[in-house]
Amino acid sequence: MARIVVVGAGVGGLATAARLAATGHQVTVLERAGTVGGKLGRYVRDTPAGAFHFDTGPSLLTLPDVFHDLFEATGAKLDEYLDLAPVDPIVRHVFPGGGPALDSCADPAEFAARIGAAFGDRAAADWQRLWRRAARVWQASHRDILRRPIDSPLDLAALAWRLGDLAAIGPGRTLRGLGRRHLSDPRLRMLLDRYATYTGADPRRAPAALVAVPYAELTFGGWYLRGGLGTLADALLTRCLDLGVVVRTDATVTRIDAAGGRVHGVRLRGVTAPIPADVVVANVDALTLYRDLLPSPRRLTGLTDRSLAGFVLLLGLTGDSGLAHHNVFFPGDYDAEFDAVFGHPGRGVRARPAADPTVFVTVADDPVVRPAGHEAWFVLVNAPRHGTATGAVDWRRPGLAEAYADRVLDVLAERGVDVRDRLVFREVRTPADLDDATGAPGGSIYGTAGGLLRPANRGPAHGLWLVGGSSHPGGGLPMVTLSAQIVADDIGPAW
Ligand SMILES: Cc1cc2nc3c(=O)[nH]c(=O)nc-3n(C[C@H](O)[C@H](O)[C@H](O)COP(=O)(O)OP(=O)(O)OC[C@H]3O[C@@H](n4cnc5c(N)ncnc54)[C@H](O)[C@@H]3O)c2cc1C
Repeated sequence: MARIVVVGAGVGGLATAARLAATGHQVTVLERAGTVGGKLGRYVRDTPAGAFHFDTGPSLLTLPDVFHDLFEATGAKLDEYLDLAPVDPIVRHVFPGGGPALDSCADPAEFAARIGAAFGDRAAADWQRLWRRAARVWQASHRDILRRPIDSPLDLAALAWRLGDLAAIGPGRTLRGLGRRHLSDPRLRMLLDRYATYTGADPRRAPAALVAVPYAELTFGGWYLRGGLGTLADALLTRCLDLGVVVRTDATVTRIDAAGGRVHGVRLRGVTAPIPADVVVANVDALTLYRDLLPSPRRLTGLTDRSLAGFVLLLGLTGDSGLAHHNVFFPGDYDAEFDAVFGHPGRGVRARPAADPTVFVTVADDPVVRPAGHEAWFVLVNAPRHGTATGAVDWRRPGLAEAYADRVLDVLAERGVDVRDRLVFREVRTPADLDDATGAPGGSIYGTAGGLLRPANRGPAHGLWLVGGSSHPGGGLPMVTLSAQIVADDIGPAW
């Protein structure tokens, strides 16, 4: 039995803690915030009409088996803790120019039929061809990448002989390139491009292998947790506590002691005595770990290509808008949005909030989250990260957040959904707010942007691991939960 400290109570940290405690380790979780869940945040607003409950982060859960596996590995059943509900359509896509919307679903034949009905037979046939390729990429990545540690380019290279399926899509090709090659309809290209943002990347730079992301979503479905996705954080906390994990909130780790190349423990802000540990699992962003928490900061170069961030509006509305659960309103010029959000630091072109962004709106049809006769909207727009660098925006500049919130509501109105006269209240969350709340540097949602090779789970000292969205295999709830599985398996019961 080892003494294990997990730094951070995001989904990755809690899932690792529960798995390790279930194998007999003595586990302590240290979380800087006052609550657990990290980016899986929540916000409640009381009004005279009643309370509105919002998820401030994730709104779509995919790969439910990953979560069933997690609960089972800790000796429990997910259904005893969470109320999973399928979402259909998974996403309603509304394209520029006023043509038909396209509803995605978890039945590939039905989705192809919907594409055919909306955009014609050729578009449907294109999609089905792409789909066959996507299936091979998904199988290869699921088998060889998502469930095992990948520590270096050499590990990826060693897999190359098994990754014929990945090679089949063309090494070095981007997601954009894949769409150009296979999809003749510009609307389907947009739909495919958007999946790059699930890893915080620009589709013009993201690897084509990310076609596995829509494959997983549109094969295994999109899911909601009744009561809000935040109930996952409650469930993981309960599971941890039941297994004897000690969870301390308002506990900021300022340093990981790793003299002599092995971990000895951690230091807490405001506490002189170190907390001893045989193993430390860092659920903080990899950049934070390497820059701030280790005695000799290093390996920053690969960590500075940051993912995009999000600008969030939480809206309390009267009435019923008739929207689907998840809705995407695409802009006329998708590339202009990515140009704005990432800027071109190499050419000195600053990032800026996109004037005409894609707008993602979630409206859960769940009486628990809003008063009768009202709606609780979560609105998400891709945004530059917070900071003063060329590729960032100073989101604390007076007036900027409110002005951009106005702009986003105007954009929605221009796209046919005007809610400005139905507002009970609006709450704005910028990338700077996410940085404050979760310690994600600049509010980047996914750590580094995009690539297949992310910071390794094994850290630079004996007994140190990284878990969560900024490390292997990547961001998003199922990926960080797989990250926890990789780390817990790697540590093993016998440490
Ligand atoms: C707006 C938004 C929308 C999203 N939408 C989706 C979606 O629809 N579907 C989906 O699957 N995913 C979505 N995601 C991504 C998903 O939320 C994340 O990938 C996931 O929650 C990250 O989990 P994590 O384990 O990496 O930890 P994090 O959530 O990053 O948590 C890390 C924890 O470490 C703590 N910490 C940091 N520094 C310290 C320190 N020094 N000491 C102690 N504790 C520390 C933080 O406070 C935090 O609680 C979204 C995220 C955001 C922000």
